[in-house]
Amino acid sequence: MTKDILTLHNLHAGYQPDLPIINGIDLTVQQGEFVVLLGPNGAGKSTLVKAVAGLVPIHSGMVLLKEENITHLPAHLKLHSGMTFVPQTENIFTQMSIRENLQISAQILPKQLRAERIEAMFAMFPDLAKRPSTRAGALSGGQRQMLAVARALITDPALLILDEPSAGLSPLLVDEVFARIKMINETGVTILLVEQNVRVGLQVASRGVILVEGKVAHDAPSADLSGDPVVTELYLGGGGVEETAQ
Ligand SMILES: Nc1ncnc2c1ncn2[C@@H]1O[C@H](COP(=O)(O)OP(=O)(O)OP(=O)(O)O)[C@@H](O)[C@H]1O
Repeated sequence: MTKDILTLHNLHAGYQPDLPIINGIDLTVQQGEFVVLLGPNGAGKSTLVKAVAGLVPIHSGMVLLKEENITHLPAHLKLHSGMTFVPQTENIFTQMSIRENLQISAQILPKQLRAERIEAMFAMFPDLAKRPSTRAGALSGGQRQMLAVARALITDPALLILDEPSAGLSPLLVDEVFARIKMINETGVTILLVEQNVRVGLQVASRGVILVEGKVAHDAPSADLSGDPVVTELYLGGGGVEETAQ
């Protein structure tokens, strides 16, 4: 049986009350799904996930996490309710070691669970486990993103929201980061990912939601979107995913 993890009802949000960016979004993400939010620059992808995470004011509508109304819960309390958000930038403490970064995230857990969860993250991210004392600022772009994701997963969230973890990475690192995110999804974590690159996004996620001007323009399985001539023409430069993938 499917279970709704995240439900958005007619969500309106934006940085200022008189300047709406999100214009009435209805969306449901089910347990175990991997959903990618796509759309042109300025469509409101980042604003939407920030509003869900409690970082952008919600003007009206509702956000439910596992049927609990968390619409106006402050960001730090949303963390406690089972949702974690990895922002695009400034998502690690660069002056601190890998282990210290994880220790800080583990602070919200009961004391007796902290060491166990840190070890679980090292087991999930062997690259980080190899050098726990390395300063986070010395890591490569891809490893930094993995550390940010590990910090978010330490609380064992039901929903992981990622705002463009591929930003600024080379294509090779993008593939590595997404392969790892896919593995995380396969362990049962529900994922909502913002991605600029439609091709890459539809390859990694099982469902795509395309935003245009703060509204849902398309919501369908990734395979359907990549095979849809209208979508490929508008967002993929006329080529389907399979035809043009490198
Ligand atoms: N901090 C902010 N204050 C006010 N307006 C903002 C802020 N950040 C973004 N915006 C505006 O919100 C709109 C949506 O931006 P948003 O970053 O959500 O789009 P996006 O779909 O994520 O685009 P991109 O793919 O370029 O990141 C844009 O018009 C942008 O200028």
